[in-house]
Amino acid sequence: MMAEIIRIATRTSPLAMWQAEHVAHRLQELHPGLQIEMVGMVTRGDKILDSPLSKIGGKGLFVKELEVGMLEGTADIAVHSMKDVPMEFPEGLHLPIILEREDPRDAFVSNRYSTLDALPEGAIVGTSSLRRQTQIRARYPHLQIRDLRGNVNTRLSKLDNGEYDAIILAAAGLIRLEFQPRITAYLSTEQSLPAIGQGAVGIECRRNDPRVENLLAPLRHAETTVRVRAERAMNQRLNGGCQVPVAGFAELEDGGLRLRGLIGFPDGSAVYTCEQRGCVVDPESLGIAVAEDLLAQGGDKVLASLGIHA
Ligand SMILES: NCc1[nH]cc(CCC(=O)O)c1CC(=O)O
Repeated sequence: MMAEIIRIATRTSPLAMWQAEHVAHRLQELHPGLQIEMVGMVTRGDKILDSPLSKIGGKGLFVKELEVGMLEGTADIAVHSMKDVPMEFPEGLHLPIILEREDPRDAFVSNRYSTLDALPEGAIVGTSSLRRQTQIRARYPHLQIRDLRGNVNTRLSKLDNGEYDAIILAAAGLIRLEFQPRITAYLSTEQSLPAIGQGAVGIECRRNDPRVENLLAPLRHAETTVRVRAERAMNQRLNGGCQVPVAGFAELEDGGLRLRGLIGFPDGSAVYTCEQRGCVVDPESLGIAVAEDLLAQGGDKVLASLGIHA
């Protein structure tokens, strides 16, 4: 009998490779006889490095090529950072598995200053995310935001070259790549509400492929799944993608679910926040309720200013 095989499509950035290899190791532990193959792919998001993410546009910048691979049968599954996964999947694909979340917070990295609060007037902070930019501008109007692209390693080199006084990245990516010692300070979720899905990894595969889904099933983390579902429902109602300054973070609390959401103008002139509690059996309703509240407060004007219809 031929050994069973599973092929994992992955981007070739160090973080994507780490995540794909993490899934490979977990699968190998669960299924010792399984043969696992990595299929490296380059996405449009990896190629376009010279313009801000928020200006490139197009949903699923980092996932499209992997999806084509699965549909054409050159790969069976794709491992994604949930933060980068669009709401809609192509016909024939879905994302049934979300793994346990890593630290969801943003991290402050600087070679000269200890925290965001310690940065002097005019200091340059690097980030490529409208979400981080919006929250920093609102709270620290004396700082300058400058765009920062590239994979985690590139971003750290740009800081070390002296192009920035500090940079903000997801703690999860730094921790996974063993750069935890470079984290100068963790931003609290009050200081910087994380991105939808930040710190969580998901696995996309073909629908109607029970062989593969059975292999993956033990990797599913129930708590992370319910939290990310609430966050993504909120984001979907807000038409959020990486072009929209939206943050959302759900936690389990006393057996229920608490979701905090945020939307604001990228210049920091107004930021709207909302916190609500709901039931773990229906995370989508909670997400939609928070989104509706944010829209009513003024989030609709944020979207309109970006040319997006709520
Ligand atoms: N947009 C790129 C991206 N996608 C996922 C992560 C970090 C890992 C995660 O959130 O799971 C990063 C880098 C960053 O924001 O610093």
